[in-house]
Amino acid sequence: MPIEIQNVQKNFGSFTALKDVNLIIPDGELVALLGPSGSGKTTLLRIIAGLEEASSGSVRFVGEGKSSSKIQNGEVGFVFQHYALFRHMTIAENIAFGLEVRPKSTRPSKQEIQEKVSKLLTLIQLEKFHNRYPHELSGGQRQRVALARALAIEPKFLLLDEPFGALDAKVRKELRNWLRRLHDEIHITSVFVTHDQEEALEVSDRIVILNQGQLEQVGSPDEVYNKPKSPFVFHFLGDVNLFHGRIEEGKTKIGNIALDSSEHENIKESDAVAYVRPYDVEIVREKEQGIAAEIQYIHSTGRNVRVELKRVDTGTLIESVLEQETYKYLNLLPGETVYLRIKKAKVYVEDFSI
Ligand SMILES: Nc1ncnc2c1ncn2[C@@H]1O[C@H](COP(=O)(O)OP(=O)(O)OP(=O)(O)O)[C@@H](O)[C@H]1O
Repeated sequence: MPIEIQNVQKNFGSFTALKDVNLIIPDGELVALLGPSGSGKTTLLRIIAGLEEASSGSVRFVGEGKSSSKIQNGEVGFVFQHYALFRHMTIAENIAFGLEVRPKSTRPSKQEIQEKVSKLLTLIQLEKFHNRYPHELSGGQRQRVALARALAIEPKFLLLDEPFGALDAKVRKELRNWLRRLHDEIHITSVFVTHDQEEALEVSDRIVILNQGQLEQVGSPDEVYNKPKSPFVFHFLGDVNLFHGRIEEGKTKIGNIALDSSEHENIKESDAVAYVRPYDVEIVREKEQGIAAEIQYIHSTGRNVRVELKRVDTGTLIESVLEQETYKYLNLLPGETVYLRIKKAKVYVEDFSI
């Protein structure tokens, strides 16, 4: 079932935490709410869940004519960052809990519950641990149990608030791959909050980027990463270098180089900023068609080499990321002057609208 969010606004006293949010969460998709701290992610999730009331606007679960305030208990499964499992219950008992506490009329039989729990244990790959207690599991395993417990009631929606936030980087990575595969299997409409760009890009079908209570961009990971609608999105999704220049009839001139900017061909003249990812800054030794820069530091990070440079003309610091092979071929040394070329850029006119 899709979720339709219309003109949602949320005020806390005189503070506006969400402003005019319009969004459709398509049926069966895994959608990430991504944004910096305080951007309104959790508030939006809580409003979708019906745990918080919007100051104005509506959330509709399309198809059944329901608004979120009327959503039935049991239609939504929650997983939070610290989802305390019941300590005195085994893993299997924890997963069964939501079914066991149902009124007799809707409660499945003992055998049905057992079968369901065993299916979920297989899904979270913890079959062998059904008799363990939560303290006998790792953090990542516990979060998988929390997810199974949320799924046991067969919710129509799954809402996750920083589900892997408390885990270390390696376990986080494993769990997010696992969540992606799980979602491919069960296709339940899911919304998860994260402030981790990589997590959102790797896991979700669609990313909703929030900034100061407003939607900045909504799109597939590929769209938001490769076609960021605003400088904010560009910045937020990864390291970036800024090159100030001027657009003149379809070209952006930066120092002595010119970039093709056909998207701005109707602009006769304007100040502009080119946003360039570090791996799109190429280092060459030939002077022609390059921006002169002095190498400041070189850090090898294993697979890649990160080179920090200082433009000779403006003194601006620039970061370039090279493959080890290119680095070896160029034989770079700190203090040397080299030349920069831009492989790919996104050019914004100076008033920051596109
Ligand atoms: N109950 C509340 N009373 C007053 N202000 C609140 C309340 N809840 C949230 N806010 C404010 O609303 C804004 C959005 O908060 P929210 O928790 O939605 O942000 P977030 O994007 O989830 O941030 P984080 O990543 O830090 O959890 C923040 O500035 C926060 O201080």
